[in-house]
Amino acid sequence: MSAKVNDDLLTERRKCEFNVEELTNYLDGGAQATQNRRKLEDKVLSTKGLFDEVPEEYLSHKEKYENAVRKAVVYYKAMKEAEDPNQTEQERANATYRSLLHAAVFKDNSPFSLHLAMFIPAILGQADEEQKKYWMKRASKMEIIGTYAQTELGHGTFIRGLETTATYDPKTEEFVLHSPTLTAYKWWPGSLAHTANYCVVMAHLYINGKSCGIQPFIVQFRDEETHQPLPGIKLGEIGAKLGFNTVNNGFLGFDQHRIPRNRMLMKNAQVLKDGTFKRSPNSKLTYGTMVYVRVVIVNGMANQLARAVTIAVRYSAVRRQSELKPDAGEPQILDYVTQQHKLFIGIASSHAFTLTAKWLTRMYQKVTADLEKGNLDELPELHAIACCLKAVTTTDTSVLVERSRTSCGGHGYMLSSNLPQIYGLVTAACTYEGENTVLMLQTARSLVKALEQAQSGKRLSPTMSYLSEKVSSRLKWDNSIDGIVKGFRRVAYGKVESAMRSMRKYVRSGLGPEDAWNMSSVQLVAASEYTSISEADIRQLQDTYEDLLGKIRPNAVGLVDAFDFRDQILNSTLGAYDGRVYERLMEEALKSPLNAEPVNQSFHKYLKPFMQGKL
Ligand SMILES: CCCCCCCCCCCCCCCCCCCCCCC/C=C/C(=O)SCCNC(=O)CCNC(=O)[C@H](O)C(C)(C)COP(=O)(O)OP(=O)(O)OC[C@H]1O[C@@H](n2cnc3c(N)ncnc32)[C@H](O)[C@@H]1OP(=O)(O)O
Ligand SMILES: Cc1cc2nc3c(=O)[nH]c(=O)nc-3n(C[C@H](O)[C@H](O)[C@H](O)COP(=O)(O)OP(=O)(O)OC[C@H]3O[C@@H](n4cnc5c(N)ncnc54)[C@H](O)[C@@H]3O)c2cc1C
Repeated sequence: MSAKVNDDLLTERRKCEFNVEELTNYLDGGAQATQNRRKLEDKVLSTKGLFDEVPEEYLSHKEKYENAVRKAVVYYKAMKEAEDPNQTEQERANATYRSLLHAAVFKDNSPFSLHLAMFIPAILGQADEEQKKYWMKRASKMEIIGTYAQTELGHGTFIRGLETTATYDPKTEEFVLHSPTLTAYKWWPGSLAHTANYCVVMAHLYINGKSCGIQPFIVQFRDEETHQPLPGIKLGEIGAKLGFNTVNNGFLGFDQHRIPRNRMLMKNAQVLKDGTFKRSPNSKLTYGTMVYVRVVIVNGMANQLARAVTIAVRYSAVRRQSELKPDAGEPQILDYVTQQHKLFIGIASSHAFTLTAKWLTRMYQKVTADLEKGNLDELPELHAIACCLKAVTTTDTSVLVERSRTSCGGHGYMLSSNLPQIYGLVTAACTYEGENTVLMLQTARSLVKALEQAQSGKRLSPTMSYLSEKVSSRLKWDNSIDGIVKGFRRVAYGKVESAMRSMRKYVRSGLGPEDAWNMSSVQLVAASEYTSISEADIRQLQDTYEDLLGKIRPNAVGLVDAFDFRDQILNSTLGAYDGRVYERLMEEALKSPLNAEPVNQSFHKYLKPFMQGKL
């Protein structure tokens, strides 16, 4: 018999003014997609061995990893078995697009995530047809487990500064991989420490002493039978982190490690047997895997933010605290307008990021198809947009997830709420796949070029076209959607123009272009990431905004219910559908090993002799 649902949540659900299932269907891409997703979740989550007997927060660092590998094997097999052979690839992608199934199993991400998120995409994007056929067969069947090894102890952002060398030896038709310094060690790649046995390594190619730039190589580093590191390979784990503690991030050093010529992934650039180097049509095609993951991250942020606001809104409907009016009893904290302000932006942002992710994914698919035909025209715009959206969505999601946590008081600080772990997952994305400031400056580089083109009368790409609109600076604001968008465009234009004016001022003062860029870089980041509106308009918009909060209030629980996350996926004492937060907090507390006995052994060993002055 299912547990009784909290009365306040029942009332909230009765108050809701719209059809929750309709919104769920819309988010999934239709009723059939919702059905497919639920069917997949039913199948996978009914698998034995997927869930922890003891909450993983009470395991040691080593036990957490070993337990995660155990679950990853069970989970991956369950996902494979759950695949419906009659479904099209697109239907399968839709079913998993919004599903956070892995979040039900891994609170701190999976030791297989790099295999799926980067190793396979790197093969698909960087291998030639023959290489793709061979390696995809092995990787898709999990006969091998891979990762993506680009970052080094000494370099993460500046790819052209990577120190790992790959020197071609025409006599043996091999590449010699070497880490010339400690800072050249690959450092950070997920699964690298003890899980994977292959990786795509980004290394500096040299032929006859000449630099041929950074190229991708597929490298085996552990024996497939014994899992022992191969000769010339130094391996290890980088240690405990804020999050991602079951991803097994590791380090790898090469000592004159030889690999056959056909292990350089040669879709874009090639090395012939005699050492002839055939250059890529665009050296940045080598960076393609990162562009792909930046696109995936935008959708990932939408899902993780939806999870956090679901937990916080449901808890805010159940939690009663303080006194809004004398003798009126303690109100639901969701009735405080400050609480609505903190949480409703998170609901809206999750929807905005979902729509943005769909748009960006379509752009990525179009540009990738064009690249296959040799048309590279829109690659720079895709790069600039992917940089901006990855940086903006990860920054905003980190802020909004942390705000969801602090909106839940002390119980939001409990690991059993799962809000700290969700924060650990999303805040990492501000750094990986390109640190956000660095990516915003990449976007700024494109914006400045576009404004210069606009000022010389050239046509701009659709996403940059606002830079050529001669919008009057005396634009009258109205708070219609169109008026607000026009206002944002006007201010965005002004930010880019101001940054450019600043750079020109520094150049006139005698600075070189690089120093002028650096001196203006705060403005350049601002031009890429946000726009602000002039004072007079804030008041008008503020009134509208507060009015809107009131309109959303009766639908808040319905809006988060529409995300349709199962309790296992929320994995939270505060966010369960039935709202039994206090019972769940106590149930989880009693699982602490410290509660196994009323007096802990430290009393007899330390406390008692200490308090009796004997220590
Ligand atoms: C998919 C299934 C997933 C299953 C697993 C589920 C996991 C659940 C976990 C939950 C987490 C939350 C949800 C997240 C969503 C899932 C994400 C998957 C999980 C991933 C785990 C983490 C893995 C992390 C991996 C890494 O971090 S890999 C390393 C990343 N490193 C970087 O990004 C380095 C950044 N630096 C750079 O890109 C470059 O150095 C630079 C661009 C900054 C500078 O490059 P460079 O110096 O060479 O170039 P210039 O600045 O001189 O510019 C020259 C011109 O080149 C153009 N350019 C630059 N880059 C590109 C490009 N990429 N494409 C095209 N053009 C490019 C510039 O624009 C310049 O052009 P111009 O001269 O015309 O101006
Ligand atoms: C959880 C996690 C998982 C990861 N997984 C992987 C993986 O699987 N594979 C992999 O290869 N890497 C991985 N990374 C590494 C990640 O890609 C790098 O950390 C990231 O690229 C930043 O590089 P860095 O850490 O060397 O910082 P640096 O490049 O040293 O940058 C440090 C700081 O310097 C400033 N800065 C640097 N350059 C500029 C600039 N041009 N302009 C302005 N400011 C600048 C920024 O403030 C930046 O934060 C992972 C990282 C994390 C946190």
